[in-house]
Amino acid sequence: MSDSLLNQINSPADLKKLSRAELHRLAGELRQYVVDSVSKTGGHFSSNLGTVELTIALHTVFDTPRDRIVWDVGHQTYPHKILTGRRDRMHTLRQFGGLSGFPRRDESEYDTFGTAHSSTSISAAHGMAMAAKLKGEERRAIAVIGDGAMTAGMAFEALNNAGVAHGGLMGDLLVILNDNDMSISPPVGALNKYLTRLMSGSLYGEVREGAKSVLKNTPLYEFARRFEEHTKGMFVPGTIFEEFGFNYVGPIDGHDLDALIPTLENLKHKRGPQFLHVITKKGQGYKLAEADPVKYHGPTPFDPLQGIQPSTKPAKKSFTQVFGEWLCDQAEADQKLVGITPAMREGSGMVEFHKRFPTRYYDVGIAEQHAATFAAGLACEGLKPVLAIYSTFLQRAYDQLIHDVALQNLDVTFALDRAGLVGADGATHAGNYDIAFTRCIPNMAVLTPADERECRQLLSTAYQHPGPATVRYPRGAGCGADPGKDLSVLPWGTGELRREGQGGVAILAFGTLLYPALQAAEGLDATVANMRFVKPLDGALVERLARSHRLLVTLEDACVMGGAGSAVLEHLNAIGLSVPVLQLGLPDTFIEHGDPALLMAQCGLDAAGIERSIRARLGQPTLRAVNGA
Ligand SMILES: Cc1ncc(C[n+]2csc(CCOP(=O)(O)OP(=O)(O)O)c2C)c(N)n1
Ligand SMILES: CC(=O)[C@@H](O)[C@H](O)COP(=O)(O)O
Ligand SMILES: [Mg+2]
Repeated sequence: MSDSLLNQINSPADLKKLSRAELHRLAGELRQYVVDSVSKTGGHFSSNLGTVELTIALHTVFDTPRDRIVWDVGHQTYPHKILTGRRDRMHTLRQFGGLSGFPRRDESEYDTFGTAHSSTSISAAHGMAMAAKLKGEERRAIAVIGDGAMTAGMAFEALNNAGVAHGGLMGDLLVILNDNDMSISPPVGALNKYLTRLMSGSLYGEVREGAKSVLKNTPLYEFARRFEEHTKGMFVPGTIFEEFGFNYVGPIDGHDLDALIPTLENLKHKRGPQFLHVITKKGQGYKLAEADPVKYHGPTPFDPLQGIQPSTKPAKKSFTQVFGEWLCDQAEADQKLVGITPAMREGSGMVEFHKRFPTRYYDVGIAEQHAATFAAGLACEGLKPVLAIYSTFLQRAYDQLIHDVALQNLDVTFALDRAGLVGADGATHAGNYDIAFTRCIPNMAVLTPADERECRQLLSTAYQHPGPATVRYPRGAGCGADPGKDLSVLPWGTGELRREGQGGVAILAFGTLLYPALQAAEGLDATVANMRFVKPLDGALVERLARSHRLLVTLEDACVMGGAGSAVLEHLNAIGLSVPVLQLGLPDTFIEHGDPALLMAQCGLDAAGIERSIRARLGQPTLRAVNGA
């Protein structure tokens, strides 16, 4: 399109040449571009529709990348990517070798801080602002944080630190609260209630209307000054953010460039910690997403004219669904069960549980640390908490896992979803470390189901075990094993032999890689054990296999370092058995985003790769080489 404004924007410098009327037009084009590209690639949708105007305003007013914008989570940065020279690569978003779905320092100089786990922006921007002071550089740091991300303790730790002077210095930090009254699901907690009170009432609406008419006749700078005084003085006399030492401005309409630009111009000239509260709508401009921002939070590709349609193909049940059904059945059977999620109701499969057991359901907000210690408190009183949490987000609660749960041997079941590689979200969301970081904790049991049926059985087993236990399972579906409906348990700490081979090799599989292992075993005539437990490890089975095979191969969809294979080696060492062990798992590197099957194959963790590695270890040619392929 020759008259497209968006096509002329190759960096923020181009924005600065546009008139206000052109910026308005650009916002429409940018929004349409987001709809067109994300509906093709899939990705975070509704949050990005909500940040179109804010992104334009920020890059128009501030001198980026010299002024640092730190986006919290970063799932709302597609407009930012499009305006900072990456428009033509949006079709590669979240695909192997393509643009990341989150900000990355190695992707663009405009991505000042790598994110994807929430609530880090204020800390990072505060660090940047203080660094500017210490280095004598004149620039601003801006943290853009959502109302959901604002619920995390880390955000308040940062406010607490940033709102006071250090060594006589205060950073020129601007925190922008992008308040759309939504997390992934509807927001929870007292902070949300407070923010709702801040923005409620007719006065906010009057400001929006008033702003537009005043602006027509007032020089921009003067307008911004008056606007700020107006909002501060009349509507929000003493906000919590002011108590933290910030100069609070707002709330203002985050879709109104005529309010955003002069307000930011004004704030740009202010020193010290500033706080701007903007109100936006998740899904803004795409009616279906406005009506159902949850459904449109992170969709797979869809037809933008039709919206997301129900799938016509019969889908395999995901591990998440297996967990959700088990949770309801177990809760039906045991009144003591309490289900907890740190802001991941949909992703963790707890929608039905919430509906059926509202008083035993807790969404604690983005607060993984609190979730773990809250579970510990419940367990102290004899209740049976089940904390559903993505493996990657449990990293946030490591001290709580040790100090509050395991040290007191409290009966908490951790349902660890998204274990192993997750695909499009990439390295930030990969659950590669949980085996290594949980198995070293005394009292903690670590269970690795191989398929959907075993997932249900091991959830019951962990739940009945009177102590802390994690059950880890991957994103998506497994081999399709019917999970059944019973709540039976498996014998504690025991694996099973799934194939007895004569090839002298025994594969000890932990988790869903059992199935590619069984395939690989065919060509090698290998023995295959489904180990089920990393801890307690089935030492007797390990010993038996070690005594009867010339090579043991451990296999896990988790980091090799410190993982299940290491547990096997430690056991062999402890009993004084020396046998060659090949440890297969994820390498000591961060794995990029991309199709999970492709990534697993690249790591040598598909059936062909497993067979190849074993043959290489045995000094045998691979079939490929034999066939001359
Ligand atoms: C530590 C952590 N926990 C959970 C998540 C998952 N998560 C990603 S976005 C999001 C909601 C964030 O809400 P908000 O900041 O208000 O942004 P919005 O989606 O409304 O634009 C959650 C819970 C995460 N990224 N990081
Ligand atoms: C940004 C974020 O953390 C979530 O939106 C995440 O992308 C969800 O991942 P799943 O699609 O695996 O639930
Ligand atoms: Mg929000």
